[in-house]
Formats: sequence, structure tokens, C-alpha cells
Amino acid sequence: MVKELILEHTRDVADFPEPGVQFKDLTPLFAAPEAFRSVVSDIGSRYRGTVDVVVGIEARGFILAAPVAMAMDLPFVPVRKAGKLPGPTLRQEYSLEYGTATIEVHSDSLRAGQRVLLLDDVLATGGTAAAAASLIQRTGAKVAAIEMLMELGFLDGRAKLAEYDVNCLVLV
Ligand SMILES: O=P(O)(O)OC[C@H]1O[C@H](OP(=O)(O)OP(=O)(O)O)[C@H](O)[C@@H]1O
Ligand SMILES: Nc1ncnc2[nH]cnc12
Repeated sequence: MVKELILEHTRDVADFPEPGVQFKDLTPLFAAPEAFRSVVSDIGSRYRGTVDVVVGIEARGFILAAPVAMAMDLPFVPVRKAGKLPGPTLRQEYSLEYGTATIEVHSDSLRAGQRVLLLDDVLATGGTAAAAASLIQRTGAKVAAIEMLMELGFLDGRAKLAEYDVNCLVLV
């Protein structure tokens, strides 16, 4: 099952990037082609036919979203940290488990009515996903679903995402 594959390929790192944070490192999953392929194919098969575009959040969300988009034969659209996208953008500030940040999307990268699958690796406080979802809605596209590999349940990130269909493969 993909849930076990994700758990087997997650490394816990204490006090990263700052004291008190238990970091969920998924690089072992990305470095295991069979396990990673299974996860990508599981996500692709569950959303096939129900979404038009796959959006990934910089940086770790890109690692997941690009292969899922490719497997589904759908466009991949990046949500990037501020100042990285060259064209006209929409921007949104948000707060993280460890700091604040601003993200952007190209304003012409999504069209009204498009159904978006929003992907990232970890759901923590939900600030990043809520900001990305709000950017997507501002383009006129619709957030059909938000999918994460892992949810840090104690941070209750879902509270910020109550209006969306959220699925996380592993709850810790
Ligand atoms: O639910 P939240 O509290 O918003 O946290 C989750 C976000 O934090 C991590 O990204 P990070 O901002 O560390 O950037 P990175 O992907 O560039 O490492 C993770 O990949 C999510 O995007
Ligand atoms: N504890 C954590 N582990 C991995 N990614 C995160 N993003 C926010 N908090 C995180």
C-alpha cells in the first residue's frame, strides 16, 4: 500500500530547520524509484478524468506534481516563492510553522473553470496550501482537490482548508 511505502521512506529529523520542529524528510521516497512511481501512479489513477491541471507548490511540491501531471498527461503549473516567476503574477502572503513567506502564480497559467489538483508533500499548519488555493481561485480556476503525502495532524492544517476536498495519504 502507498501509505506504508511513504512511511517506510520518510526520515524524521529533530530540530530542523529550527529547535522544536520535527522535520518529515521525504527525500528517501524521491530516491526510491519503485516506491515513488507507485505513489505517483496511485495519485494519478484516483484523479484521472476529474481534473484538468496539476499545480505544485515550490519546492518539494514540484518533485511530486511534475511526474503526476506527466503521468496524467495534464499541464503542470508551478506556484513559486515570490520573485521567481518572470511573467505577470498574482501573489499571496502566508505564515508557516517556521516563519512567513509569499508565493506567486503566473496570472495567465490557469483559466476560469479549469479543475485543479493542488499537490504538495507535507500539510503542516496549512498556511501554504491555503495561500496556494486562494491564488488558484483568484485566477477563476476551481480547486477540485488538494492532495498531500503527509499530514501533521497536531498542527490542524485542515482547519484552514475546510472549504476544500483535502486528502493526505499518511496522518502522523
Ligand atoms: O502547512 P504549512 O505550515 O504551510 O507547511 C507546509 C509547507 O512547508 C514545506 O515547504 P517549505 O515552505 O519548507 O519550502 P520548500 O518546499 O521549499 O522546502 C512543505 O513542502 C509545504 O509546502
Ligand atoms: N515538520 C515539517 N516537516 C516537513 N515539512 C514541513 N513543512 C512544514 N513543517 C514541516
